[in-house]
Amino acid sequence: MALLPLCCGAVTAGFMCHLFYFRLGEHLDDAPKILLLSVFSPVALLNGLTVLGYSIREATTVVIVLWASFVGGLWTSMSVYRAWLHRLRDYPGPFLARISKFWYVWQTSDLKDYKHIQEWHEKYGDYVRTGPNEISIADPDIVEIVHGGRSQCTKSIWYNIGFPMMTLHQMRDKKMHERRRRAGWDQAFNVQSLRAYDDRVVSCTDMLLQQILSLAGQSVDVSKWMTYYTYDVMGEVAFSRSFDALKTGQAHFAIKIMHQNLIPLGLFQHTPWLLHIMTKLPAKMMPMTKFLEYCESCVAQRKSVKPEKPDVFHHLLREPFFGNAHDDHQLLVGDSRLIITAGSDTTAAALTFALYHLASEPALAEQMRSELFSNGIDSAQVAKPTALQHLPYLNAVIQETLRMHPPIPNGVFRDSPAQGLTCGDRYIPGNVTILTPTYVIQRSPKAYKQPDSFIPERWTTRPELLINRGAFLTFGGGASSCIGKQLAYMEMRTVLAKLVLEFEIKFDSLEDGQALLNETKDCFTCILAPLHLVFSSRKRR
Ligand code: HEM
Repeated sequence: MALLPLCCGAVTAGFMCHLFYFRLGEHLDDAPKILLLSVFSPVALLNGLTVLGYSIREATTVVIVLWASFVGGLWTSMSVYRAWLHRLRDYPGPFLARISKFWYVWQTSDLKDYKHIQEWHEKYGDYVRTGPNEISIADPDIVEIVHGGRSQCTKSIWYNIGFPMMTLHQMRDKKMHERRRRAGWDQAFNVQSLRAYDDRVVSCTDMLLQQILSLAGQSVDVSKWMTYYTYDVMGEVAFSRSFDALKTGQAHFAIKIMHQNLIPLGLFQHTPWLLHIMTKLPAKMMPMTKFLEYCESCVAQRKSVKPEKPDVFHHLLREPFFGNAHDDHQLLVGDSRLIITAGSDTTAAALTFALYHLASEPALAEQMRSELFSNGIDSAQVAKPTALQHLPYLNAVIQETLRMHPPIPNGVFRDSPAQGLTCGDRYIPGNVTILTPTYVIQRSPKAYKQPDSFIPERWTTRPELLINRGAFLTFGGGASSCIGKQLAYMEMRTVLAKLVLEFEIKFDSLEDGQALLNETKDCFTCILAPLHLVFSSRKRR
C-alpha cells in the first residue's frame, strides 16, 4: 500500500480537526467520546484492513503510520497556532504554558499553585499567559473589571468540574445562578438566619475551648483543631448534625475523604476535561463517591427530621428549584457537598493563619485583649457574637489575615465577554480565560503599601497603607461572591476573641510557622500543614 498519500491525508485531517473543531468552543462533554474514539478507531481500522486481506504486519504498519500522522498533524497545528498565532501571543509567560495546560499541571504538581503564579508574575509582570487560552492578571484594577457588579465576564469551564453533579457554585448561567441564590440560599444567610446560628457557633467554640484547655501547656496542632471546629460548625449550621470531630478529637471520615479528594482535584482542576473523563469511571473507582454517599446520607437524614431551630437546609428544602423530585434531590446533594467544602477548610485556614500571627507577635493578642476589656467584653460576653461585630482591632486582625493568606489563594477563573475587555491600556481578547490570582493581587505594591508586612492598622488608623481597597478579593466579588462571608467572620471573631481572653498563645519550642507558610497545599481550598502552638491559661497566672 502506498503510504505517502495516506500519510499526507492523515496529517491534513489532523490539521482540520484542530482548526475546525478543537480550536472552536468547549468540548468538555465530548471528552469521554473522544477518548473512546482515539482508542477504538485504530483497533477498528486494524480489523478492517485484515478483513480486506492485509497481513497483520502490513495492517499494523498502516495503522501506526496513519495514527502518528494524524496526531502529528493535530499537535503541529495546535502548537504552531497556540505559540505564534493565538490572540494571546503577545502576552509574556513561560513558553510551554502557551502550548499545553499539561505544562501548568506539571509545574504545579507540588500543589503550590499560588506560589508559582507569584514567581511568574515577578518574572513576567502583571499579565502572564498561563495556558493556551488563559491569562493571569495581577493588576489590582482587574478586580472590579472582572468581578464587579457590572462585569460581563462569565464563569469559565473550570466550573464544570464535578459534572453531572450540580451545585449553586457551579451554575455558569447567570440567570440560573441568580434564581438559585434567591431560592433558599439568600434566606439561609440573611441577618435574621445568621442570628439563629449564633448558639451553634458559640457551643462549638466552647467545645473547642474545653479541648484546648485540656491541652493547656502542651503542643497543639491548631491546623487540625481549627479544621475540626469549622467542620463541626458547618454540620450543625447546615444540617443540625455534628461531625463530632471536636468531641472525639478525631477527624470524621467525611473530613478524611474530603481531604483525600482535594489532592486529585488540586492536581487536575486545570485540565477539567480529564476530570470529566474520570466521572465516567465506575462509581467504585471514583474517589469522590464515598464523600457523595455521605452527602446523600446527610440530605436523607435531614429530610427526615425537624430541628428546633432553622438551619441552612430548612431554607433550601422549602424552595424546590427544578420542580422535579429527582433533580431537586441531586441539587441538594451537590449543595450539601458545596456547603461542607466551601465553609470548612476556608474558615479553618483563616483561623490558623490568624493564630500564626498572634503567636509570632504577642503584642497583637495584647492589643486585642485590651480592646475587648475596654468594651466590657469578657469570656461570657463573647457568647453573643454580635458584641464582637464592631470591634475595630479584632476585625482588622482578621481582615489583614485574610489579605495576606486568602484561603482560596490561587483565585477563580472567568471568561472575558465575546467583545473582549480593557484594563488600563491593555486589551484582553474575547472568550479568553482570566485568572485573578488573589494571593498575588493582595500582596501587590500597587494595592497595598508594605504588602508583605502584617499591619492590621491599615484597616483602622493607617488607611494611607491602602492604595486600592477594591483589590480585596478573598471572598470573590459580584453576584457569585461568598454567601457565607458573614458566617465565616462570626466564627473567626468568636474563636479568636475567646482564645486571646483565655490563653497566652506561643509557638511550640520546635515550631516557627515555616511549615504552615511553605508546605500548605493549594487544592483550590487549602490542606493546611501543621502548626504547633502552646496555649497557657491566663486564669492560672
Ligand atoms: C474565610 C472563609 C471563606 C472564604 C475565604 C470564602 C471564599 C469564597 C470565595 C472566593 C467564593 C467565590 C468562589 C467563586 O467565585 O468561584 C466563595 C463562594 C461561596 N462560599 Fe465562601 N468562603 C468562606 C467561607 C464560607 C462559609 C462559612 C460558607 C458557608 C456555607 C461559604 C459558602 C460559600 C458558597 C455557598 C459559595 C458559592 C456562592 C455562589 O456561587 O453564589 N463560604 N467563597
